[in-house]
Amino acid sequence: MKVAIVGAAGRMGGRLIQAVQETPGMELTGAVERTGHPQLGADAGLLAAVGKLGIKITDDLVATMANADVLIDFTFPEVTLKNLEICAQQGKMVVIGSTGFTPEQKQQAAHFAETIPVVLAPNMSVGVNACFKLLKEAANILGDDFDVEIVELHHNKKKDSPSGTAVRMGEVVADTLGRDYNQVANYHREGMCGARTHEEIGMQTVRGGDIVGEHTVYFIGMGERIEISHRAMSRDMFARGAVRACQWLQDKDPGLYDMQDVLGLS
Ligand SMILES: NC(=O)C1=CN([C@@H]2O[C@H](COP(=O)(O)OP(=O)(O)OC[C@H]3O[C@@H](n4cnc5c(N)ncnc54)[C@H](OP(=O)(O)O)[C@@H]3O)[C@@H](O)[C@H]2O)C=CC1
Ligand SMILES: O=C(O)C1=N[C@H](C(=O)O)C[C@H](O)C1
Repeated sequence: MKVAIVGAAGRMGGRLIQAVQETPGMELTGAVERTGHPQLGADAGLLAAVGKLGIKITDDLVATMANADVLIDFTFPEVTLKNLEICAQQGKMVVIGSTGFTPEQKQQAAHFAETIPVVLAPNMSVGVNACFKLLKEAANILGDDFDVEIVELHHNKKKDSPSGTAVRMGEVVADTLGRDYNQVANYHREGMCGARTHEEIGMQTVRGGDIVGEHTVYFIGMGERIEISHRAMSRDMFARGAVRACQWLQDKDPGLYDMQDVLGLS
């Protein structure tokens, strides 16, 4: 399977190049960055510290996809949507890790996925996807008697807040409890803002240093508290998850899929 990676010089880019190289049956055929990026022309393998691969970083996605079966995109929603359009025109599969999509942008992604198979997931790790299932179970058992608060921690370069994973965790709990996440999410408490409402789901964001990604959902009752936590210790399992999603997509019909589908958890 021929794989191209966009955002190749980014934090996830190097991990993705390595994961593709390590996977039997997968071949890196293209590595793309933005126009003007200082690493254009550099060898993708050297950039990812896996040894020279003879694949130069380019800003030409159209030409790159002519020699690829699937694109892995860990960039930003605006960039991803433009890339999706190119892949839809060429009939290529796409695995998207970018986060921070607005509801309108998600709709646009779904539109492009009408003609090509696409996996779009805020977190590609097996552990976080298992947490989504555990959260559903916990919310089902605990019902409305426990207050729900979510705290996420990430590195100081992360651009979107809260993380896509934290938002998905909030959506899973809200859906299970029959609430509308967009109505009950509370991102901000300051001053005399009053006591928390029973329905709200508090979302707190911490940014600093090199934290890869940590998420905790608190179910807080009277006299007891349950915490469901996930800590990422490296970015490698996100990359391995993305490669697994590429393999899974191979025989799929056009449509917008999630990592829960890839892992058989949906
Ligand atoms: N789903 C998952 O499992 C995970 C998702 N993520 C998400 O992936 C995304 C990327 O994260 P991360 O790797 O840390 O971010 P980085 O900023 O390190 O990487 C993004 C890369 O994309 C490049 N880029 C920007 N614009 C373009 C363009 N038009 N064409 C091609 N490349 C472009 C950036 O270049 P430049 O820096 O010069 O702008 C940068 O090299 C984020 O949305 C993050 O939340 C991250 C980890 C796991
Ligand atoms: O930007 C990151 O680094 C990460 N982003 C994803 C998110 O927003 O959920 C996943 C992971 O936590 C790392």
